[in-house]
Amino acid sequence: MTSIGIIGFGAIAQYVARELERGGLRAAVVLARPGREDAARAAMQIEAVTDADALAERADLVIDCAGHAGLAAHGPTLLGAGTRLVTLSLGALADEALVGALEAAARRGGGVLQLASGAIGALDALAAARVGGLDVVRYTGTKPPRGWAGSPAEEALDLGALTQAEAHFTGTARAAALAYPKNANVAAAVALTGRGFDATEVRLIADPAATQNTHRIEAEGAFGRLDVTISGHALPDNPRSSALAAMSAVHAARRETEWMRL
Ligand SMILES: NC(=O)C1=CN([C@@H]2O[C@H](COP(=O)(O)OP(=O)(O)OC[C@H]3O[C@@H](n4cnc5c(N)ncnc54)[C@H](O)[C@@H]3O)[C@@H](O)[C@H]2O)C=CC1
Ligand SMILES: O=C([O-])CC(=O)C(=O)O
Repeated sequence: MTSIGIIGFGAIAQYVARELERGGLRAAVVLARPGREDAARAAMQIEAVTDADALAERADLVIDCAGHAGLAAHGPTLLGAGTRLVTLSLGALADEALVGALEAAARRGGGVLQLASGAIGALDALAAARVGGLDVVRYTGTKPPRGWAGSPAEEALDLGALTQAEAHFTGTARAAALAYPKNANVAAAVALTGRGFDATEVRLIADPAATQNTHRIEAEGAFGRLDVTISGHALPDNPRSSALAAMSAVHAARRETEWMRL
């Protein structure tokens, strides 16, 4: 039986723990930052540890729900210990030094980094289209103003006073991923699947009329044209994060335990 660990105990982590249990799997241990063990234990109702070595001893499948800082801090140790690590922190992979450290650890220890699809879909089609060659890949992320709280959008716009949709970022997926660690993981997923971090065009928009988080991928290439939009409900506990992102982490973890995989 697979032993499952979770990094973080925020909105996504708590959803993941609940849904795993509903599906007959159970997370056994949560990794929290030092000093946060009691809060983690109370939130998740499971054993809490504060370092990746202790997590690797107790879990062979770990789901990272702690954002870029969590993957950077614990990913190399876990992969070096042979752990299968599912992550939602795809934007962290815009940092080439971190990618190098993760790859070296995985090759040394036999761990595998599984990228969850997160709040977007259609990545299978984009990956296939890459084979024939992609000329343009564009990602547009739109959220209500409260979905951009705590991000650089607060410096670019007066989020509380918006009367119409406004872009607060236009640039490459690499710049978006590095500047918006809590909000541009989808941009990173699109980049990693399609034309890479530096050739993927990104626009991030705050829309006071929006009630959902909308993610749109437009791509053109030898295959033809793709235009996919997902309008996702936010998680009740965090307006920045879409429910589909949490669902994708559960799906990725369940997939790891199944004999037939889609
Ligand atoms: N791939 C995707 O489509 C998406 C990815 N995300 C990523 O997931 C992350 C988590 O989202 P939420 O649960 O909604 O956020 P949240 O703010 O509710 O929870 C974050 C949790 O991570 C913990 N944490 C932070 N640094 C840590 C570290 N070094 N070690 C251990 N724990 C640490 C915090 O204490 C907290 O429990 C986001 O920051 C974002 O990077 C979020 C939405 C979509
Ligand atoms: O959950 C979402 O809607 C997307 C998100 O925050 C991200 O891309 O990091």
